[in-house]
Amino acid sequence: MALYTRVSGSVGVITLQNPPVNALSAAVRQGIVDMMDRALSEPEVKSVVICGQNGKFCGGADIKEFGTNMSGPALIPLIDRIESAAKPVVAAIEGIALGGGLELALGCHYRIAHSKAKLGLPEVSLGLLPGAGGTQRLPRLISIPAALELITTGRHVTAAEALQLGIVDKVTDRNTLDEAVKFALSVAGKSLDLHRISTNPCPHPPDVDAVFETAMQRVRQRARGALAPVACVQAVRAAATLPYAHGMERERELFKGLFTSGQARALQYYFFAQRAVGRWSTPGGARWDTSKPRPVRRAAVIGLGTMGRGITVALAQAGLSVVAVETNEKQLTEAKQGVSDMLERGARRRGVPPALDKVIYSHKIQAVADVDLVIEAVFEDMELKKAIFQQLSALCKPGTFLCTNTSGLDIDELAAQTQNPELVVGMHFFAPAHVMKLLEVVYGQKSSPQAVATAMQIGSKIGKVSVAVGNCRGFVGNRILKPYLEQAFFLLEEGATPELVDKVLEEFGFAMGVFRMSDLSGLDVGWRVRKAIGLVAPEALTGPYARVREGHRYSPLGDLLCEQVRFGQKTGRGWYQYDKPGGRVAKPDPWLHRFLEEYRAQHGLVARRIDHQEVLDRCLYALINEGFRILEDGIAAGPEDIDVIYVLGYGWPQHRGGPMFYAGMVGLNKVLERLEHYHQVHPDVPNLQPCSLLRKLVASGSPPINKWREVIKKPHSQL
Ligand SMILES: CCCCCCCCCCCCC[C@H](O)CC(=O)SCCNC(=O)CCNC(=O)[C@H](O)C(C)(C)COP(=O)(O)OP(=O)(O)OC[C@H]1O[C@@H](n2cnc3c(N)ncnc32)[C@H](O)[C@@H]1OP(=O)(O)O
Ligand SMILES: NC(=O)c1ccc[n+]([C@@H]2O[C@H](COP(=O)([O-])OP(=O)(O)OC[C@H]3O[C@@H](n4cnc5c(N)ncnc54)[C@H](O)[C@@H]3O)[C@@H](O)[C@H]2O)c1
Repeated sequence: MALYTRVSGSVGVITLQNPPVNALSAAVRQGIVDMMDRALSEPEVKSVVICGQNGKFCGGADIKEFGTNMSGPALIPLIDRIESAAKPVVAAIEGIALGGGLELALGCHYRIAHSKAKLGLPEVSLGLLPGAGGTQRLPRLISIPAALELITTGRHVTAAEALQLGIVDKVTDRNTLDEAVKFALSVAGKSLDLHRISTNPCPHPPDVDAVFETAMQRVRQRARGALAPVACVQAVRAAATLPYAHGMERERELFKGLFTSGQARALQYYFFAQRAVGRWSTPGGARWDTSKPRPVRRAAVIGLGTMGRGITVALAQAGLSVVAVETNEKQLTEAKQGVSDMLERGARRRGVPPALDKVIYSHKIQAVADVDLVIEAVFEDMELKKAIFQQLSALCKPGTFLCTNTSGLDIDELAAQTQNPELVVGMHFFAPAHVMKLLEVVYGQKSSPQAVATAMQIGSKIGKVSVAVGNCRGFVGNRILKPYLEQAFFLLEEGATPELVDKVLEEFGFAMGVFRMSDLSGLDVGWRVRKAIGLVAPEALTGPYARVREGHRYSPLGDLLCEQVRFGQKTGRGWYQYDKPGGRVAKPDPWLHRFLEEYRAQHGLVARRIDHQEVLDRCLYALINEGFRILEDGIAAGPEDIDVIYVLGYGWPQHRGGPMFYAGMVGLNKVLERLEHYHQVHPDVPNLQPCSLLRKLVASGSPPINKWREVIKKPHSQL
């Protein structure tokens, strides 16, 4: 819908109306067409202003329409009609002008933006390119290199930067509509020749070929296998080399290719999934819209190792006062320096003063007496954590929320150490905690709605995407990781190398293969957990039971490497070798290859040739199968939760939507059939046995992912 009013006698004002972001739905497009006709046909009207309702210009095409039979007027001729109008048209940009919204503004002859507005062409993050002339008009307006950068990254720019780049003509702090009307009055009757962007030539840098080559290399490196960034470069190249009309044809052709690709579907699914996880609920009745968080001004972090430091930085940067406690003096000294360095670097990047004074350090846990919320981040040791929770419960003022950053220990067991288990929740950060966007908020059986809501709110405050998950070993992310890692180990036993497995997973689009990732995060982390749960009995490392635990196949390969103090990057050796402890560049290690050969010989295993498809199938389908179990157990409320966790926390390629979406794309019956096949070949691997929810979904005709919840319909269950 669009509203038409006449202002100051001669300015026709068209207001886009489609809350919450005035997306260009069929009704809005129809409204613009009708209101433009009206403004152009009224002789009293000398100029036109287009603005958006509720302080937002326009969030672009209506993404919800993409999966439907799109009707209504097409956007491209609509924008062309505005540009070719004989009366000046001014875009009054408040809030946002994104995607099709900015393309609409680029069709106007002038653009005035409020100083707080954000502008951008973010289509690339939806697996698309700006398909309503954006790839052809923006380079003509702001130069090829600047347009390439904005279009291939999808970055939003501030009004100030937009002015500097030449995207807008004026920035105002006042009422944008009033300023735009004033401006429209001032330009009425003036020539529009220079203001029809499509009619201007595209300015060429002297080294235009090199510019495109570099841009292409950059996008290929950044987004392995993603189609949209590549198509964005190709479309801008068309602007540089073809007349406008032909450039538009090329833009359309490339857009069509992307629009019908699985990647665009995956990325659009992921866009809505990220928002869906914000509408969380728990079996205990906590809900995003009814559970009220309590304000947190002072927080404490216990344990200033890798995680505690990052968490301290994240909290302080968001303006919270932090009491940072570390009992080891040497660690405390190092942590003070480390946290200050991170705060300073972050502040330099963001152009703000560092929040150094927000952090108070102590080597005594008693310092937490006055805080509103504590996040414990000491070693992954249940007995140690239990002792700390007992202390916290006695020391903290009444009502203090007690949170743990455990990677997977039982939240209820920790809560049971306290006088008020309803105040206990898990806040599982990902390393580095001040950078990674994901936070798993783990509710226990007794966590109160307020405790969950408060942890979720802190997550948002520090810029995380928070996902509420149930309590089980490993929660969602690490629980799914286990069968994936296990298959990777089994593949090594059967003849693969870390290089082969990583290559296949990286070609699939993972930021890092499983072995490079475990070298980065440290092999000792999982080893400690396996030791704690009794999987790493030293006597079990040799003899016939070395590869069996609880009657099932087990690979001690990771344990054997740890016995050799090969913890990964931190020790300079792991699945790969590094030039020094802390080195980053993974190189194949002949020692490791010999070790694998000897290991196979020792256990009577005959290496076979393993093809790429088997690596992919076994790693991914084992992971996906566990995802279905998690859904069945009610640990995750829906497939979106698992997908968001996997993309944000574990490097799953965004353009494949997440593991559960991927399963739907591959076909649930195919996933089931492959799991059945591999389970038949490896009957001693329970993780390959298809889970009953997967069977149920296939039996229900493999419904689309947004209907899975109807099939699950099982109330959340706990451990
Ligand atoms: C054979 C095939 C031929 C193909 C022919 C097809 C022809 C089609 C021609 C099209 C031409 C191309 C046009 C254009 O180039 C394409 C686009 O414009 S794509 C869209 C680009 N825009 C965006 O990517 C913006 C996305 N939105 C955001 O980034 C944010 O939402 C925001 C606008 C910055 C606001 O952020 P917040 O304030 O944090 O709020 P939320 O994010 O929670 O959003 C609130 C609410 O709004 C929903 N929403 C947001 N944007 C859109 C949108 N563009 N369309 C629909 N809905 C949108 C969002 O989902 C939230 O709702 P909820 O999900 O919570 O219900
Ligand atoms: N490292 C990761 O990638 C990662 C990711 C997510 C979660 N976690 C979890 O976060 C927690 C911490 O992991 P980490 O990698 O930061 O460990 P770490 O070994 O780097 O740091 C732990 C710190 O806790 C300190 N500590 C021990 N006992 C203490 C006490 N009583 N009081 C105060 N400080 C004490 C230690 O001195 C050490 O500095 C663990 O539960 C781990 O499972 C780790």
